[in-house]
Amino acid sequence: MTGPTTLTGIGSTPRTGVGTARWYRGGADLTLPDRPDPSTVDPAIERERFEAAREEAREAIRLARDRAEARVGGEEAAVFDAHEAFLDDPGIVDDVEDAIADGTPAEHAVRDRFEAAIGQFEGMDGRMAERADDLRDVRDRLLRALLDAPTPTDLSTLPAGTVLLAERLTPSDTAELDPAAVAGIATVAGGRTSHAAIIARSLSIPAVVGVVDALAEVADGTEVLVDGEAGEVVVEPGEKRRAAALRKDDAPVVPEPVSTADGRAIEVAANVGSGAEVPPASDRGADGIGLFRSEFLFLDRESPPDEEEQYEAVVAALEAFPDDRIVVRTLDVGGDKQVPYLDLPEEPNPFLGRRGIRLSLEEHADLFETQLRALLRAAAHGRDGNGGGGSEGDGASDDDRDDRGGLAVMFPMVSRVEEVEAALDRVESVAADLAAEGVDHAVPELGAMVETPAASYLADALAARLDFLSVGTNDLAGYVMAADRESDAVADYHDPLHPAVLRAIDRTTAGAEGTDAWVGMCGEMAGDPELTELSVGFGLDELSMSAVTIPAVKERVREVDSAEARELAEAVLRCETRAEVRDVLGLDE
Ligand SMILES: C=C(OP(=O)(O)O)C(=O)O
Repeated sequence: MTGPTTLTGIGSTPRTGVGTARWYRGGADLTLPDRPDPSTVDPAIERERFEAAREEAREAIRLARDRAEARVGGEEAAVFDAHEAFLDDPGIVDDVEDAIADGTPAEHAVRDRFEAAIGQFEGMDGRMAERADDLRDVRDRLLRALLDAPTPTDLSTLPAGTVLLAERLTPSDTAELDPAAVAGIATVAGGRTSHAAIIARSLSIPAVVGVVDALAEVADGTEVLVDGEAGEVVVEPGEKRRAAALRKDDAPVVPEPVSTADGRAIEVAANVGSGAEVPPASDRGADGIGLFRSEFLFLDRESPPDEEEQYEAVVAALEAFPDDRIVVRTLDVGGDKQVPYLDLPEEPNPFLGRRGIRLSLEEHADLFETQLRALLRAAAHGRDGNGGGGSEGDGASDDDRDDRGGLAVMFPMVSRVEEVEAALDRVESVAADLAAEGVDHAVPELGAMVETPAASYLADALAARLDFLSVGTNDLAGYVMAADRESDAVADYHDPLHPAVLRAIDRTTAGAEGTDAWVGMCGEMAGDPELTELSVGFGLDELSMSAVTIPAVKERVREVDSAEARELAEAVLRCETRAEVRDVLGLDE
């Protein structure tokens, strides 16, 4: 195959790597000798051979477990406990021993029994089907011991810059890999939730699985790019694609929360626009979800989702981030987001019309109530069932890092204090209804998006009533600069680095100062590592962005000194033109 050629699969570890292809064919040949006549087989000897093979496999599994635990942690390494359990599973051991008693050599008895179990798992759906890989792994260990076959290629010593190609990888194979040497993995078989894929993610090795399309034709030695975000394998990618892919992916994933060099904690969270984006966000080291755009549940369908569907989607996100905060934005439609079945009013200028909280409080109060019921029920799943603070809607929040888990709910397009008060009343009345019905619920942290100049001017009043504010720079830049974010003709105006927008951001954090409310930013500006120091300088507590930029932003947060960051923010706030801002920040025009 000569490139560039793009093969598609399932993105598994959402990182990108480039290197030299090397096929892994699964190690030693495990072809069995022909099955002998049963009368020539001594069951006592075969039983002993089987026992010895089990012990050898057990030792190897424990070794693999220890190695995996040292590299990827106990949770992922626990798959090897399951492997060891297969060695003692009476449903397998008894059947193998019965076959041996009937004159079957140990290796044939093992293969037959495992093939049957693998076939059963393969016949199931999704994750259960992926457990077949675990059985293959254990089977191969037993067969290697019985056939005295050499251990497979030592995957722990692959040369740096290897892109490993394989029909499939077992969890044991994957746990061997050295993430410093392996630039990527692409397999023909496998799913995102197979244990091999989970271990690859824990090792942060870029990976694409399920590349059924022509991967076999990629020759050893070819340059290959693995884009685990897009789910693509690019053969001979060329300089341009390679440079672009690596630029967005040269920071290591930092799974734990980060602080500035002088110790100021900054949460780095993810923006998600669909349930499918939640697991990759966690893989990129997100400290929770800072913007869960709930409108995705309402788009591309003919009627709104019911309470149960919304509840389940939010609980799934909470479960993916058990220790972190999930900020769900209530329905933000209108403007550029049209939903045909809602019959939104026709307006000459929808961006300045009935949008976000305006619709929720009036035309679609029914939808708002259903959404709040789902959210308050889901909040009972947050840590201690109270969303980590503000359980009585009293505006109080505890920004102690150890207490930041649970659900938070924010209202979009706020421009008046009265809207916040009305929304808080609705929350209170939904909580009272749920209590009267005896339904388990809790009041989450409550906040507002700051995306209108009005909200920025009123930040002190909003912060006094709420647990948090989150600056939406995409809309804020549009409204401050009177420039449609969708229009190329005014793209130059729609710039978060315009001094007017920056002053609106600063006014927001300054307004919240002295209250208990924390302030985050969830517009695109938050995800630009070149602007991280400035964001810290504005006093933001949380930055939420597309998952792909989380590692780079976390890396940058750790380098920033907050006093210097404040000086930078002050210098920027003295600027009068966008060119001056760029100059102070050392950015090209
Ligand atoms: C994050 C924002 O919201 P949206 O979903 O409209 O981009 C924003 O406006 O900055």
